[in-house]
Amino acid sequence: MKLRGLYAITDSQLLADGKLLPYVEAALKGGARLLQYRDKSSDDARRLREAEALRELCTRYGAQLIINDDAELAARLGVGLHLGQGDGSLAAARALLGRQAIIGGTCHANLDLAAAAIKEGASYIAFGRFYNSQTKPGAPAATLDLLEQAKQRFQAPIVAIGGVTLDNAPELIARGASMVAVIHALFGADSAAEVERRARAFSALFDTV
Ligand SMILES: Cc1ncc(COP(=O)(O)OP(=O)(O)O)c(N)n1
Ligand SMILES: Cc1nc(C(=O)O)sc1CCOP(=O)(O)O
Ligand SMILES: [Mg+2]
Repeated sequence: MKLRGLYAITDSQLLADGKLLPYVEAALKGGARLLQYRDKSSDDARRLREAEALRELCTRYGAQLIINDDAELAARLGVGLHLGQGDGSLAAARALLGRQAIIGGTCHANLDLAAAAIKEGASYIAFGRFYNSQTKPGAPAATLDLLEQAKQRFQAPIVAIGGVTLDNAPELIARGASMVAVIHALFGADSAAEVERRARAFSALFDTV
């Protein structure tokens, strides 16, 4: 699968009160290619149930499910994984999940971390945060120049994350992002119809830029 387009990431607060499945389905209808299940709770039974439901939705829409932080859950479901710097070894995750799995690594604003992630078998490298993020305000800042340098240095797909909106996504794509990872500007919406509209608009940026 070509890693290009909208990368939607779930948020437990924004998608509470029964919104998880309808809002995710709307994002997938709108063209999201990757969906990350990001749930920081320790309710394993609910996490498994929700991840299974998301996997089934992703299959229906030809998208790929990525689990945040939890290699065991990804292995159990046979789906992809995203690991941050403190979340365990990418090489071990690659050995666990196999060659086909999509595995991403957080590289903050550091090209050396990206080189190491690729060496360990990452399918994509993620840089951020590029703008003010309501979801993760304390994340270290990355710049458009760094993005351009990463594009020149690496062939691996580049994911840009952190405060991404419909207004700033075009410059990220123009400077080298193959995917934009979005939480608030996608799921901070009043209705599933609005999520779908936003997802379509994000996806369309990849046709034109
Ligand atoms: C696509 C993508 N990029 C970066 C992150 C951040 O991962 P991490 O640094 O491990 O932080 P948490 O998301 O676990 O809080 C991500 N999840 N996805
Ligand atoms: C989960 C996460 N990681 C980041 C990083 O920079 O590594 S920024 C971020 C939050 C992204 O959410 P929003 O689109 O609402 O800003
Ligand atoms: Mg993490």
